[in-house]
Amino acid sequence: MFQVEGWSDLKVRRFPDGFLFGAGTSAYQVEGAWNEDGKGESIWDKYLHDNPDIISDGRNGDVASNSYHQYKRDVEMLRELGVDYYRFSISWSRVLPRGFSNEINEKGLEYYDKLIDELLKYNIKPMITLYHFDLPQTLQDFGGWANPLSTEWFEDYAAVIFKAFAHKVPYWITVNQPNSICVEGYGQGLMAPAISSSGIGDYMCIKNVLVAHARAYRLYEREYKKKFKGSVGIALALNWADPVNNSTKNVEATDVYREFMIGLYMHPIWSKDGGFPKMVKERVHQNSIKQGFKKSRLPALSKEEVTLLKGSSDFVGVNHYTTVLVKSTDRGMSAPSFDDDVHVELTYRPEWKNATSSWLKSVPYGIYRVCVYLNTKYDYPQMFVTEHGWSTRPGLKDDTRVENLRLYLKAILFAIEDGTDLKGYTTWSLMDNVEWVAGTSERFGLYEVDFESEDKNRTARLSALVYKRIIDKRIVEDDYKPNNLKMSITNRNVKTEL
Ligand SMILES: CCCCCCCCCCCCC/C=C/[C@@H](O)[C@@H](N)CO[C@@H]1O[C@H](CO)[C@H](O)[C@H](O)[C@H]1O
Repeated sequence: MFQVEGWSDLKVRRFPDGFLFGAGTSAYQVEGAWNEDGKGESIWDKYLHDNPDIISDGRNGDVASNSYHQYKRDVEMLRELGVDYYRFSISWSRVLPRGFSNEINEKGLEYYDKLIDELLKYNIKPMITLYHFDLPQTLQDFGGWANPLSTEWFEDYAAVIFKAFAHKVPYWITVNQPNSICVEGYGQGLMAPAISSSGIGDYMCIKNVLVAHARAYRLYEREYKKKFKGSVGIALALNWADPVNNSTKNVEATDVYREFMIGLYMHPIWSKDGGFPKMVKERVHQNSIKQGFKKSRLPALSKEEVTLLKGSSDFVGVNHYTTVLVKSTDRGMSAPSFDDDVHVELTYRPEWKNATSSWLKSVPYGIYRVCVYLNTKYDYPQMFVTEHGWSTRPGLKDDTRVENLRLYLKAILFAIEDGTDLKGYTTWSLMDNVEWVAGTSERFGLYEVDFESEDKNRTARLSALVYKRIIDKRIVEDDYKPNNLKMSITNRNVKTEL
């Protein structure tokens, strides 16, 4: 059993046979070529073009890590690491420049086809995310994810992608982090499209994104599952939250926080009864009525939608980075708002080590706790860690990333030992990239990208060599230190089944 304090023991745990290792990126963050070969504008193109001053270091995704032109080097890096799969996303507006499926950009499809073939040539399985934050701007002009028609637009887009690639791709993620898309994008105005409508726009978006996910899942299930046997899931931001202490007030506040951060997305898909969690529905409903709304600001799921959503995932994609502590509060908050509905305060332990990103603290037990929570509450769902990572400043000797990686992988081994059905681990990120409004000021890469160079050259960091060693030996060694930072390709025989 994994203990929060003094949890380390001397047993050497091994990743089970068939456990997969991967690395991840997303289209806007690495591709660049924002308007090349017929690509249409996305909400991130527009947002950062219109607001250059909000980017910490001024670097947007116009060129990013140049993966549109450097994809062969990206695959070479994956071969160097020896990973089993590569998680990347498709830019909707690269394939459907105006968002709708009546007009397909063949050059866009060709790019992804070449990338997939390059991966398959080296026995690296593609894990494709259909949507990672970059909606076509043309669809945003019609309200984006706040428009219920978005569920249909997404299904049409998914149909184009499945038709093109279902025969080559074993793992699919419909949508990345509905809470970032909706709470940060349509509520807090922190992510594109930067709409500030907390407590209203965010809830409209959440309903539509979840239904869109389920429509794409059902489409695959109907038309491709039998033939190609791929797995389709959704990636959720599943950070951990503990009460700041064990007072009843704080424990209850933590339950509320978990239901809004985890249950809101898990319950419709993985619970027995389906739909949004009762506690969330009741709180938003009561607050809405008090505030003079005629009905809840959280739009109801119809009976058909509840059924469509229930069971609509083969695995849950766990994007896990950090842990927060929750305090109950009576503080007044601006209302209506998502924060007011949740109504808690968050804090950290001062001793938790900080990454370059201010929100990112190293709390390895959190990933264990979130796995156990999902197991207990949702009956041992199949999982992939679809994102986990650490940010630093530029530099190849990234000891803090190495330490964080080792500690979290050890915690994952405990979670597996305690029954978690975890199929794989995806490190975020394969390479440095555009960290949204933080630009390139927060580096998440196992490979450093030289953003000053014309081609955006990549160089392995220490963490890349350590990850390679872990994948090779299938254990986490504390004392492994490579003699130098030279990287080379080792031919691994990947024996896993699709
Ligand atoms: C005095 C104490 C004050 C305490 C204040 C506490 C505030 C706590 C706020 C917690 C916020 C946690 C935010 C977590 C965000 C991540 O889940 C999210 N960024 C993950 O998204 C993925 O991030 C990757 C790297 O950041 C990458 O950008 C990827 O595309 C995203 O999917």
